Amino acid sequence: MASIATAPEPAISPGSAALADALVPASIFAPDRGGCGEEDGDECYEDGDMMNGESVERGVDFTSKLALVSPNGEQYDSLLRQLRDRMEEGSGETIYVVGMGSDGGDWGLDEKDMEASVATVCSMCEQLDTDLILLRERNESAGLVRDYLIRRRVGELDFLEVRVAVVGNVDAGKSTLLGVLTHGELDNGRGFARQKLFRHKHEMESGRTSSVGNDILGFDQEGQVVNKPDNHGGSLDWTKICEKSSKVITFIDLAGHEKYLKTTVFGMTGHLPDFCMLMVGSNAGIVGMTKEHLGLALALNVPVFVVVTKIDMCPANILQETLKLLQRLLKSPGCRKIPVLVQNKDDVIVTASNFSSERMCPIFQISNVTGENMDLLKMFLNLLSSRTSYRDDQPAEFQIDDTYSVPGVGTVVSGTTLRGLIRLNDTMLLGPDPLGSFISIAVKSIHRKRMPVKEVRGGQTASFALKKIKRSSIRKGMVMVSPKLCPQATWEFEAEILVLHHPTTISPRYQAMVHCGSIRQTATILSMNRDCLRTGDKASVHFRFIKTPEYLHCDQKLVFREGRTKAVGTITKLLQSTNNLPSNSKPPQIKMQSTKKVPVRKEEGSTVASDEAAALAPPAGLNAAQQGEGDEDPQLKEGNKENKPKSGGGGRRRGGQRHKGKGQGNSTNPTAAPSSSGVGGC
Ligand SMILES: Nc1nc2c(ncn2[C@@H]2O[C@H](COP(=O)(O)OP(=O)(O)OP(=O)(O)O)[C@@H](O)[C@H]2O)c(=O)[nH]1
Repeated sequence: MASIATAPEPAISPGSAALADALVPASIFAPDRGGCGEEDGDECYEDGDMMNGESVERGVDFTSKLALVSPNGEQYDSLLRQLRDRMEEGSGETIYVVGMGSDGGDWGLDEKDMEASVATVCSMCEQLDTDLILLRERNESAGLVRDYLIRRRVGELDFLEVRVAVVGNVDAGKSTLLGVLTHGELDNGRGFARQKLFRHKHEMESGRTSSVGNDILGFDQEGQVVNKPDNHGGSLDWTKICEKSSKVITFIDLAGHEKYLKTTVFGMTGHLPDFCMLMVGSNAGIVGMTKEHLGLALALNVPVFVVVTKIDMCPANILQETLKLLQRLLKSPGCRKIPVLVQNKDDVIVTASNFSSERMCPIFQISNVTGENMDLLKMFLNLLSSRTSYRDDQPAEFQIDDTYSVPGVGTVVSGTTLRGLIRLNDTMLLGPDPLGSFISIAVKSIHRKRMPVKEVRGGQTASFALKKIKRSSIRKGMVMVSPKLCPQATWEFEAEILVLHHPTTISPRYQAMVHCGSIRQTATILSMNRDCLRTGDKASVHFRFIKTPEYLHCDQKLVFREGRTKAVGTITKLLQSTNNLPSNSKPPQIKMQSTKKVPVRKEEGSTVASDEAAALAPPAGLNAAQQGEGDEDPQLKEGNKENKPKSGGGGRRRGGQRHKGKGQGNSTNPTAAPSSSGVGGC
């Protein structure tokens, strides 16, 4: 049978004290022979009893190991449909097992049946334009079982993309590991490898990562790393890496120090990581920000894997202690993870196949100095598939997480395509501006990882050069969306939140920073369904942004934080507000400006110009004062670096803490504007 490796939830035997108390071996995640471990109190996966989500469809018994041996036309079509679905689910790839059934029979095929099954799989792969890559072959009781990676064939200008956020306490070895992975040279234990990544002078001196950085690691079709730093400066040519890669891992290197937590939160929410790599120094153990970062990943539902570093210099008893504490933390009621120690290639395949279940937490033990187990980590990274599906038929949405002014090119925005397809020369709506308006904008050029491309789709990060727009008119948190979406900006919203930590109590008028996607803005609590909130409390809370309205969706995750106060939640309702003034009551003084000079004529009290400028018209109902065009909004001041060359499409982007506007981050400012609101669509 061809089973796609969606294994049943593992059963940790309650009777086995040793196993219950130890790290779970990866083999426990190997597909079960029909059972799903319910007797042990563990839940099944939804499709756990069927291995591949559908047991019998039109005469194909997918649970039989013989399903692929000689399917008739109808059965073949069903198998093809099933494979196509799995490929879509895995954003262009899946791990496919041949010779293993979930019908209780012995695993393995004789050589003839294996040959016939593989011929069927090959034929399906041709139909779907995918490559078939053998990962491993093993002998089971009844014969051969093979695991294949099936991956969408990509041209020179395309590659699969997976984003991995790298978190962990200071000195856990985050930058060092990224240096080792992306530059292919081991560390010396004294900061050699990380030097290749640092761009900021103060980081070079202190050895500390201060803000969000990006590094890429490319894999070719065979799973080999393609990164080749140049011999002189040691820099990486991203275009070459992307051209040679069938998969590119983008590491979002986040700061370990507490003082950069704001940037770390932004990296986790704004850069939409598919996975989170939590780094732990084996000698230091679970210290500092480790729990904080793990909690953040859990709150945002980002699957976590752990990399324990420095095993070359750690005494065995300390390493065991760290692993013990780690598994205790992961299994604790707040985490509910199943820690799995990855020790060999088989473990990698089993954990990678089951990782998207979110409950499993693979643990690697590596050394950046000796390179021990680095091959396992690389293999695992190559097998991870993006969690964002790329449905081209949906209207496009792109969230902006940074802006640049590139000499000779103009304004460039970078960010993540949330869904849909964006093509060169497409017209999109960019916004919202402080008045909640969106303007039409044409996409002049598109880059993926510094490589010019003609289109990008959901799940892919990209930079767009935009026509006729000043950089100062664009801020992080804005979006570019298909005009089909008729986007609306929102001042107020309701969210279900959980307070993870607060030293006293939170009550209405409390203000803190809301992180939601790439939005980062202070919001005020206008009301809530409890008098006050303490650590551990849950509530439905009505928020209002203090500066500008934002483009939001229901079900979006958010983090609400101020200092060590933290709450996480989900947006449940978008509310319409008749008050369109920021909380500091100063009228918003800037509208999005096209750089094109257009004749301006007054029309019924609003400032409307040409077709393009018409999109700048403020929404009906605003008074003349609100429509005034004057000085720049202080929040947009960052954009004043117009024409200053910045390491634009290249290098690590270091945002740091530049956004702190005057009115932000003040926990006791009771200046929430009174509002009257109604429920908007969700
Ligand atoms: N012996 C040994 N040293 C390591 C290993 N990994 C990292 N180091 C050393 O540990 C120190 C800290 O590593 P970094 O990579 O800067 O740590 P970081 O987690 O990026 O720290 P921040 O950027 O401040 O968050 C450096 O001196 C590295 O050379 C390892 O596996 N073995």
